[in-house]
Amino acid sequence: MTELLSIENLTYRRNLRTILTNLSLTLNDNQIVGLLGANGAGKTTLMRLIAGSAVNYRGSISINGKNTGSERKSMVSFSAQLEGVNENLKLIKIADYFNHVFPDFEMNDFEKLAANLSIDLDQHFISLSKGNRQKFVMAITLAKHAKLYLLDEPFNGIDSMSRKKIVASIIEWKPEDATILISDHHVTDIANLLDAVAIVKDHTVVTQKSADEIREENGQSIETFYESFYEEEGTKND
Ligand SMILES: Nc1ncnc2c1ncn2[C@@H]1O[C@H](COP(=O)(O)OP(=O)(O)OP(=O)(O)O)[C@@H](O)[C@H]1O
Repeated sequence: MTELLSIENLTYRRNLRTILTNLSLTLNDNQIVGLLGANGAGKTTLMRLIAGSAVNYRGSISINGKNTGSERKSMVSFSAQLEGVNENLKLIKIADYFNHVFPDFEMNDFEKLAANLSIDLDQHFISLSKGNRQKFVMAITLAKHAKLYLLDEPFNGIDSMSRKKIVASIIEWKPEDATILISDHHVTDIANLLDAVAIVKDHTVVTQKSADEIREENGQSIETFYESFYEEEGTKND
């Protein structure tokens, strides 16, 4: 296995608040990793920093040894990249825009993903339900060829059939060697998918373990392992 992402001593403050502190995380290639933590733990912020869309941090973040924001951006496909899109456009127009702007966006792949997820591309973005919005975001994100995919809560607010379809798309479309980081607070949705987990708590990554280590060393399921980090506080992960 080759190291893909390396984060060392990352600290990020915003509006006089420490959001992440002294955070270290290493991801190898060809893995699906769960980034788990309660609401407000800092998962989205960490993804924004990795993707190069949040700046002014201390510490180092590198992907394949490259550490500038623009170098990292070119190797990442982040599910938040649709933020700020003109919501009045039809889905096909948004996909066309991605196809023109990103050389590594594959229109053929997008069309197949959209068909698999039963997305009607003649709809306007603004008219989509929450679940259909998530499916469209997933099709756009997976159609961009990247070393590292950052999927921020892809199962938030969607029904179990749609969830199954999205999981199947992730498995089918993950390029060999690419790594997928999926944030969630409901680990049950994704436990079977995961090769490893990183748990975010108290503004940092408190542990990072492979699924095999959790099963063999801790004798636990991923769900039980994750919950053990939060249960002493009685935190309820919704
Ligand atoms: N611009 C900002 N200024 C100040 N605090 C911020 C800012 N953006 C985020 N935060 C705070 O940083 C913390 C981490 O937020 P973040 O959205 O990264 O968490 P999360 O783990 O993704 O949460 P959720 O699971 O609820 O989406 C939260 O306490 C949030 O209020």
